Amino acid sequence: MIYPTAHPLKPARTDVLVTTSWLAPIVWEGTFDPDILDAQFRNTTIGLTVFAIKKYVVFLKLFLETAEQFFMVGHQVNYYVFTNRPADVPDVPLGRGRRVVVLQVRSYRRWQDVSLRRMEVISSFAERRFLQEVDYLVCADVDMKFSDRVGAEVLSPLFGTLHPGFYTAGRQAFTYERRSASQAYIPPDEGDFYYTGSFFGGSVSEVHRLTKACHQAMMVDLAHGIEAVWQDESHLNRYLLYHKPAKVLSPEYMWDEHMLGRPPVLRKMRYMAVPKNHQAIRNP
Ligand SMILES: CC(=O)N[C@H]1[C@@H](OP(=O)(O)OP(=O)(O)OC[C@H]2O[C@@H](n3ccc(=O)[nH]c3=O)[C@H](O)[C@@H]2O)O[C@H](CO)[C@H](O)[C@@H]1O
Ligand SMILES: [Mn+2]
Repeated sequence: MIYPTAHPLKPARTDVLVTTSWLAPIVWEGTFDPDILDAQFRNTTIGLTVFAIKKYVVFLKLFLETAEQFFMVGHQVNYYVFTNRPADVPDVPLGRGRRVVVLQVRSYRRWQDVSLRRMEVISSFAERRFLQEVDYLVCADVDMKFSDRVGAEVLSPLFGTLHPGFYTAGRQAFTYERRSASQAYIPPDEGDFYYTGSFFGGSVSEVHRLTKACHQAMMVDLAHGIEAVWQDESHLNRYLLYHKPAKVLSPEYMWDEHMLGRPPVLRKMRYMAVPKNHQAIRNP
């Protein structure tokens, strides 16, 4: 393979932080060579979990079509679509080595419960089948589209993604759970980043540990009559504070153009929010 050599005195990017204080890479365009990474992760199978409960089935078509164009192209991919409406899962033409697995699950009345119960479902399916079927899991929101490469550069034992609304903010502005009665509590003087609940992943065993721990913490909260301010996202943030991720994805991997425009620091927009009417889509 032929590629330009890196120079120790020439940083790939000087306008953004490219490593965390625990020396995990922060993945930005310009900091990696896609060809080297694709070769390194050859023969890897990736599971992409996505929930489409109730009206959210309408997002599946664009999600899957754009994933076919941009998500782990050249690798083996299993899409795990969790839904209570299997008949509404669209037929999307798939490339070689890629398949859709439809898994029927129950729905919940409140959107908060739909969102937070994802942790329980992922942890239980991780044990039951993902461990046997894939090497890595990527857990994603469905109200999104892929619009540029999301590839092997994200793969690591455990990764989280910087929430696009908070990557310029300081710790005190992060919307962590601040009530000490909750298992998601983060004290005011702690915290690295604010991670989005919409995109995280890692090896199957690490994602299993994460989702199981978050689900158990949410059940303790439930027994105490408390729900974390941002549900599963709050618990994910607490987990990643005390289990530092091996890679951190830049907001290129979770962007909202309608809310945040196109700042120059963002050379690529890879995975983007599809605008939605919250009231209309979340309620029956
Ligand atoms: C900008 C903002 O406020 N973002 C928060 C909001 O994200 P979002 O507004 O992105 O949440 P969302 O409505 O996308 O729900 C999360 C995911 O749950 C699934 N789903 C949800 C409802 C439903 O009826 N059917 C269904 O399938 C679906 O995969 C969806 O993508 O809420 C999340 C869950 O707490 C996080 O806290 C986010 O930070
Ligand atoms: Mn979403």
